[in-house]
Amino acid sequence: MPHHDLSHPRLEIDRQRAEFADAAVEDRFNRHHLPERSAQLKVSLLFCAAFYVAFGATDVATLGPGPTAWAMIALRVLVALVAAGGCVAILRRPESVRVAVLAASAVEVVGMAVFMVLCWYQPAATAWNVMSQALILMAIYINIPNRFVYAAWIAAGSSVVFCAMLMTQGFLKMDDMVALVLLLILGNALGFIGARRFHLAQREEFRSAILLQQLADRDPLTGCYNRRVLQKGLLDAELARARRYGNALSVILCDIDHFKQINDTHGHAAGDHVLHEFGGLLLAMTRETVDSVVRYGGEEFLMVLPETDLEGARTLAERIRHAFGSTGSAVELGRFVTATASFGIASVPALDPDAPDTPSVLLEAADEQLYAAKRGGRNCVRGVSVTSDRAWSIA
Ligand SMILES: Nc1nc2c(ncn2[C@@H]2O[C@H](COP(=O)(O)OP(=O)(O)OP(=O)(O)O)[C@@H](O)[C@H]2O)c(=O)[nH]1
Repeated sequence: MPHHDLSHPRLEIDRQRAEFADAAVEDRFNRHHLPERSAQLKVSLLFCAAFYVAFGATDVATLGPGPTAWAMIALRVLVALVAAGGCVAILRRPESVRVAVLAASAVEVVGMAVFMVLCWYQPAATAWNVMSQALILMAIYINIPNRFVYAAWIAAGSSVVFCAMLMTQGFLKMDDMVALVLLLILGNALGFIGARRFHLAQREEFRSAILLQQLADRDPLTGCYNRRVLQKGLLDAELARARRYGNALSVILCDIDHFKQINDTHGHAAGDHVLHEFGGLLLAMTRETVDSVVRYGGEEFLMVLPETDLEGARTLAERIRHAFGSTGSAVELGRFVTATASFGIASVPALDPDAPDTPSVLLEAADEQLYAAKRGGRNCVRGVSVTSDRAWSIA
């Protein structure tokens, strides 16, 4: 669980598109909802297929059995086939948001195109067809899960084509035409408002869940993760990943030196400020979306650095040590406190067949190194390479 992911400004919702403004967040939202959305989509597609074919009975009733009616039924079967094809595609690629969107859009576009042809050949049933169009509009906006913008374009676009077609046919009187246009505008407006409200509400709920999770996972003073994240298996997961792909993995335990003295000399608030600055420095100097920084204890922090060997971790620790020791923290106007920190590193080398399989081995080794750094005079870095049954210090 790398740090910085999904910080507040990225959770902005683009209210016009009814989607998250950040494509990565929208993608995460879609992936989260995909199983439920695909299940709903499959039911909607089968529902469309069944109703399109069932309404073939009206073609035969209106046109009488004959080649035109059979051609109409063939077109209805085409819609059913597109819907069934969509279901098969979703079953074969259940992890793909794109396939779900394509399946929904395809059945909406083909369904609407076929509906226009059916209406063109059955001018006598225009009143019924207008009612059907209004119901299909609702299905597009509300029942068939799709991107809101796509649904809106398909519904509004097909309504315009439908009106243009009826005007070209010229079977409707002016008063019926006005009623028809108003009915379709009403259908689109109701569908648009309802669908937009639903899409926005779903995203607001998702945003609240993420913000709540951030509150639960982060330490409010420093913005770093709290120990709950470790308990949830952060290090176990990174270690398993390193072992699976043969990658290096390092952890750095670091601790502010003589922190008690800072509290005692400058007060608890000044101590808090130094902690805040130190946590911010660790977050700023590690890789966004790759590394994780955890407040491990009072003034002790743990950095988890995937794909980083001992040398890389040592370079980073030295850089942080230097940056922290050379800049003071402004604890109040004009008053600076300078502090140093000590660092203990434990690393699993790349392609190590003896890599430990439990995080406790890494954490104990890093703790020993931190202790060695404190004993060695503080403001320094100590590190070790760790395998399952042995550890040797090289730094
Ligand atoms: N201001 C502040 N102090 C804290 C916080 N959490 C822990 N502390 C204090 O941090 C101090 C840690 O002191 P020690 O464990 O003795 O370590 P140290 O003084 O840093 O000495 P060395 O680690 O050996 O260099 C304690 O006095 C804690 O009360 C906090 O959130 N804010």
